[in-house]
Amino acid sequence: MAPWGYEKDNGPAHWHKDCPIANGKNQSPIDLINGEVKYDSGLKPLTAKYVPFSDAKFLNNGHSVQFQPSAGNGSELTGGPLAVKYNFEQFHFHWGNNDTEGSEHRVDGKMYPAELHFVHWNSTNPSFKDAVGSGGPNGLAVLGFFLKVGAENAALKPITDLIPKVKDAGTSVTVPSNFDMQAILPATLTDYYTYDGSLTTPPLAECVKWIVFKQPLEVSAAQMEAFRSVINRDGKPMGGNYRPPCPLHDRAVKTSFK
Ligand SMILES: Cc1ccn(O)c(=O)c1
Ligand SMILES: [Zn+2]
Repeated sequence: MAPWGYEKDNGPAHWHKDCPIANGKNQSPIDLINGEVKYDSGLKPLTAKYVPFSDAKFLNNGHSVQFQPSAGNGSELTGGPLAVKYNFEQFHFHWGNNDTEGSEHRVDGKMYPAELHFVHWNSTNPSFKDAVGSGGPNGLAVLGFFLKVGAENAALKPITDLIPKVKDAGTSVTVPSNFDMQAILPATLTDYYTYDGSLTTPPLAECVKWIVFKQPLEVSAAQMEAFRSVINRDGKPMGGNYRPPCPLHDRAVKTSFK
């Protein structure tokens, strides 16, 4: 099969051929149905501590645009549903070609125009790659933030300003070392959905503790438009780089809020 993508001939409906787990029982994303989630008072607050990176790239990998440090620097995620410390690996985005579509997770069937994923790996593993292959739902912890169009997002501006420089697949730029990743996050990481799931792109490994925040982040219309000029590895606009929701099967979605 041609490398996987989001086009008619290589999109999500084809992925099962190379990745049979695509039809597994713990796949992501899902539709977060408020009538079916369960409040869990045992869920602790989440703590993300992000240290500015001296050497990080912003790149177009053909299916997303991604902030990728060259090495770890002690940036980590703890708390919430997590039993151990998780190391920050990268963040990236999924978006649509218009404001009615773009997010991977949905809330009562509603899609947001985009979704931002902060990817972390279980620090009891030697590397990200080992964590993906570690088996079970505790290999990775991914924070999902919905994006909606509204006020300009000053914290994301240094990143969205770089988008035109990574328009084509395979391009990358160095991110200024004073970029403050912590500023992207809300002051307190409360009110989230959490469930056991998978990567939303091949290899679709079922190794992810998903933590999806109820409160969307805002970006301006201009910032949203910047994403829509990015080209994917098939030479088409990258917008639409989201996987449709997968069946929940017998999983429970817990919430940190009532
Ligand atoms: C590791 C990984 C790979 C793909 N996506 O979309 C994710 O959110 C996380
Ligand atoms: Zn993602």
